[in-house]
Amino acid sequence: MRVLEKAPAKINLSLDVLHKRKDGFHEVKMIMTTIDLADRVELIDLPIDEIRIVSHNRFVPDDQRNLAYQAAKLLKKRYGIKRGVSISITKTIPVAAGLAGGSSDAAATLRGLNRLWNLGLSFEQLAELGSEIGSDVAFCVYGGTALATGRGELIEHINPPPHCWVVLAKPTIGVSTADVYRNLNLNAINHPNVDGMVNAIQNGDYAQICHYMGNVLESVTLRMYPEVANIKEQMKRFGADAVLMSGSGPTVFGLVQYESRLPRVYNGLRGFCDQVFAVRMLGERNSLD
Ligand SMILES: C[C@@](CO)(OP(=O)(O)O)[C@H](O)COP(=O)(O)OP(=O)(O)OC[C@H]1O[C@@H](n2ccc(N)nc2=O)[C@H](O)[C@@H]1O
Ligand SMILES: Nc1ncnc2c1ncn2[C@@H]1O[C@H](COP(=O)(O)OP(=O)(O)O)[C@@H](O)[C@H]1O
Repeated sequence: MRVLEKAPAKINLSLDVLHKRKDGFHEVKMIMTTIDLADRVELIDLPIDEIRIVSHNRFVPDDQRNLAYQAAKLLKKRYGIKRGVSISITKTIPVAAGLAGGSSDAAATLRGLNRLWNLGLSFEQLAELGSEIGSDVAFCVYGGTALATGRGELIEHINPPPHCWVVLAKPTIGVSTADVYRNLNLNAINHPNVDGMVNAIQNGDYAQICHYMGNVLESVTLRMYPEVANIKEQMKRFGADAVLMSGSGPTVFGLVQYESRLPRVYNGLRGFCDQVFAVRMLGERNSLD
C-alpha cells in the first residue's frame, strides 16, 4: 500500500524568547502559520522490517539523521510495529532555512504512517510523539495557525490570518538553529508584542498584522550574516507591506496584500537570491489536504 502526505512549510509571524530553561532549551512565545510551499512525503510498505529514506537532495540525510526516519522509528518502537516502510521525500522547502522543512517531513510521516498502519492515533497523540523529535514538529502535525509556547511544542490554535501573498527569499547560507539560540543575548532583547499579533489575527486586521511582526532571533542571525539584512532592505524597497526573518533564518519573508504588487517584489528579489518563492498564506488547519 502507498500513502501520500503534503508537508507544508511554516513562517513565524512573531517570535519572542522569554528565558533560558534548565533543560537548555529556550522558553518561546510565537505565532506560526503554514504557507503554500510544501514537500511531498510518500510512504510505501516494504516486505522487510526496515526504514528506507529516498531523497534526491544532497542537503537531506538519507539515514537515521533524517527527521522522517526518526518519526517512523519512534512510532515503530512505541507501538511495537514490525513492518518496514520506504519514505520518499520530494523537497521543495529549502533546507536549514527557518521554514521547518525537516520538522514538517517528520510530521507528515507521523500522519501518513498512522494511516498506512491503521494506528487510529489522534492528532494530539501524534503531536506529542512529534515533540520528542523536535520543537517544531508538534505544530507541523496540525498545520494551520497557532500560538506556540513552551519550547514551541505547546500549541493553541487560533484563526487563520486574512489571505495574502508571501514572498520568500533564502540566501545560499544555511543556519544552525542551535547556534542562533546559543548566541542570543537575553539581556538585550527588544520583545515583540505577541499578544498584539494574536489580536490582530483574530480581528483579521492585515495592517495590524504587518505592524506587530517581530522576531528576536533576527538580532543574532543578521549580525552573523549581513546579507540577510540586505535582503530585508531590498524586499522593503521592492514594495512588500512588511518584512521579517522566519525562525532562526536565514529565509526572509515579505507579506503582499495585492496580487498586482507581487511581480515587482518577486522579480526584484530574483536579482539578489537564487531561491525566491511567491506563495499563498494557508493558515487553515484543513490546508494539509
Ligand atoms: C527557531 C524555530 C522557530 O520556529 O524554528 P526554525 O528556525 O528551526 O525553523 C524553532 O524554535 C526551532 O525548532 P526546531 O528546529 O524544531 O528545534 P529543535 O530541533 O527542537 O532544537 C534545535 C536546537 O535549538 C535550540 N532550541 C530550540 C528550541 C527552543 N525552544 N530552544 C532552544 O534553545 C536547542 O539548542 C536545540 O538543541
Ligand atoms: N527531512 C529533512 N529535510 C531537511 N533537512 C533535514 C531532514 N531531516 C533532517 N534534516 C537536517 O535538519 C537540518 C535542519 O533542516 P530544516 O528542518 O530544513 O531547517 P529549519 O529547522 O531551519 O527549518 C538540516 O541541516 C538537515 O541536515
